[in-house]
Amino acid sequence: MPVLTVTTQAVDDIRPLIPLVDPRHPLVFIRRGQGIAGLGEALRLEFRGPDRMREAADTWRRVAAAARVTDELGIPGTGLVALGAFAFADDSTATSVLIVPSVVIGRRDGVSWITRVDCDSALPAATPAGAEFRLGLRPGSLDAAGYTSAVESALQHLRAHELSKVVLARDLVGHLPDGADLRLIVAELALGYPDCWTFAVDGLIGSSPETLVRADHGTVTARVLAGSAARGVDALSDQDAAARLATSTKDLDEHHFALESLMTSLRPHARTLIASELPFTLKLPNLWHLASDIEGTLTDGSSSLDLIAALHPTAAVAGTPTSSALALIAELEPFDRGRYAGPVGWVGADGDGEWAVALRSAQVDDSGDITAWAGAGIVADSDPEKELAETRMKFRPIVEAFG
Ligand SMILES: C=C(O[C@H]1C=CC=C(C(=O)O)[C@@H]1O)C(=O)O
Repeated sequence: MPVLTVTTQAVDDIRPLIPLVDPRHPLVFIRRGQGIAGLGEALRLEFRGPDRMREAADTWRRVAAAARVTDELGIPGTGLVALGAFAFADDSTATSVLIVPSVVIGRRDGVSWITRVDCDSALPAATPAGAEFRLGLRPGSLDAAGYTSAVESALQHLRAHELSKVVLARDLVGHLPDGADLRLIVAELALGYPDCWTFAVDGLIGSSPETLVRADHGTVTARVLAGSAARGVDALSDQDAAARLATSTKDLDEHHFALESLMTSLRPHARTLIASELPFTLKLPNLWHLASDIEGTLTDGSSSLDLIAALHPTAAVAGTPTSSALALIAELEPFDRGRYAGPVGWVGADGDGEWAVALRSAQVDDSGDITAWAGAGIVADSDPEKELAETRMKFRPIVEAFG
């Protein structure tokens, strides 16, 4: 086991964080200007297969126990941290990673800090942004017509009561120009979607509105999203869209499945789990969502990595029941989801951490190949054309950031 020497020190207010990171391999997890950004890799742990998250949880406990940490702040994100991204499927070819950056810079509640791991680097300086670039993303292995026909096939299974919900995604592809500065994409997402988690971990870049789980000193929280509607074109039609979403049986059903799956998986680890009685409408620049916030007290000392292992995949990204939904996804989606819809976030030495569901995201490979994904929850009374339109809205953050 490596013995990492980790030192956190407070520094003068640093903002923004994004210009400080590597242009081609940005490491970022931020929301509303707060969070962590990293440079370099002091340690990289890779995992694969059905036990990838449990193995990560066990390995991380050992890494953290061996580390020599000096942390004068002791707030979420200081001390030893790893940023991570996990594959969606057990049989994915995508590796799941935990990366301990050599240098972490962070900002939370007006406090800024630098953490150095096995090094004594100076505070990183902002480097000038690269040239603007624009690229179009085109259909990948499932185009619009393929998607609606996959939804039609799913409807046959749903109407035969083989399952209650399945989340089907489609893909877009493109190629990054040589020398492109990915911080431009990250900054655009962070500015456009300030209330979402903007992340960049090992080439997985996106802005997710969904908190899979957050563990902080014994308190566990989550935000479940499922059920979506287009924003209106003016104030009145926008309010109308939100009101229709909040009363749509189809969307409330879709949401109910997602909330229940999360509560059922969390119950063995927490007590006094509280969710609002009815979902609320969450306004994003590109759409409305039905959302529920959940809070409870951890009872079994689970780390945030143990919790993502217990919770993934929720019905917001797979369906209900989980095993039938995963089988149907494997049958109808002609691609590997990679890390799309998997957990992305960070974990600290004590196991606390914040993990989002990697939605509204794209994977940029070292070759420059880009794949983006977006999906929609399908229930028995879904309309294939409307689900296709929903995936278009969900692609908007990524398509507009690259385009
Ligand atoms: C699967 C996605 O969104 C999920 C999260 C929120 C709302 C959803 C929906 O209304 O279908 C999806 O369950 C995606 O963005 O690719």
